[in-house]
Amino acid sequence: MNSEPSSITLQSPDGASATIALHGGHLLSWLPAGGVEQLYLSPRSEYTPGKVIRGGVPVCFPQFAESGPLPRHGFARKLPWELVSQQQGKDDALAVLRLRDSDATRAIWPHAFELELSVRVGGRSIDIELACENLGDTPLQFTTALHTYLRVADLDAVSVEGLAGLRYFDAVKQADALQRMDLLLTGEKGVLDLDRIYYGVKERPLLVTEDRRQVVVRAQGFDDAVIWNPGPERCAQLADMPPDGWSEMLCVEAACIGRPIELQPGESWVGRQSLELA
Ligand SMILES: O=P(O)(O)OC[C@H]1O[C@H](O)[C@H](O)[C@@H](O)[C@@H]1O
Repeated sequence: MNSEPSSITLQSPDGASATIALHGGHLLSWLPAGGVEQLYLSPRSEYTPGKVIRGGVPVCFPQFAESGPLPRHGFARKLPWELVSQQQGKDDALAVLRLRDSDATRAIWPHAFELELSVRVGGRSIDIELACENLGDTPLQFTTALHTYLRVADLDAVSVEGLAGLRYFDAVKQADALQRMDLLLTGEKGVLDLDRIYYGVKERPLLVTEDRRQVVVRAQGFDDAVIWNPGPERCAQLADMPPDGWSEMLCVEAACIGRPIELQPGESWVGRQSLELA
């Protein structure tokens, strides 16, 4: 099976729209009012239950990457979510999706929880909000990310401002480093392999610029940011990516990794990533 998953489309009166798959609570598409597609979605993506969609905005929960004993990036992106509500406002459209613990999640992560993903689209921006409530009677801990794949026309012309002065973990070199300047992807073509966790980004806006297009990425509630591009060699090993797919995307992820979130019984956490086409 490789068909489109069951999905909903949000349509704002001003023409902005977003599509969300119930499989994974996964944002697949974002079109700002009067603009073109801003998210990368691999044409070779699989939409099979239990598999992950390559592109859009995967929800990594309750574990980022391989930072713990759970499957890579946790389980939320592989499970069916439930649509709670969908409505159109005067100048936006909003949907809320929910994922609760089940026998399958409790088998590998023994916690009662409720995750809510709210997506609001309108004008030139989209807000993606993830909330987690601990419904159990013991504390729970998680790491998480909104793993946003931005679409770019040519990665070679892209820069990311806002990271200078921050410490990061370079997952390719397996070493800590300091980001001295803005991140320029120019000239990296052919040798690129970028996988970095920037700590303590918090609410600093990140400006992703490609020629005259600029996307401003803002986060609240997420301490860290991940910048990922597999580059040509790693991309060639990804069965769900075309060989040159890496040159059309850049992941700019809002994440909580360095300091896992701990929730006492009844407590909640909320994190938001907002994207705005400047
Ligand atoms: O292939 P996936 O499981 O979707 O992971 C894709 C990527 O996600 C994050 O950005 C990690 O930092 C990378 O190390 C990982 O390769």
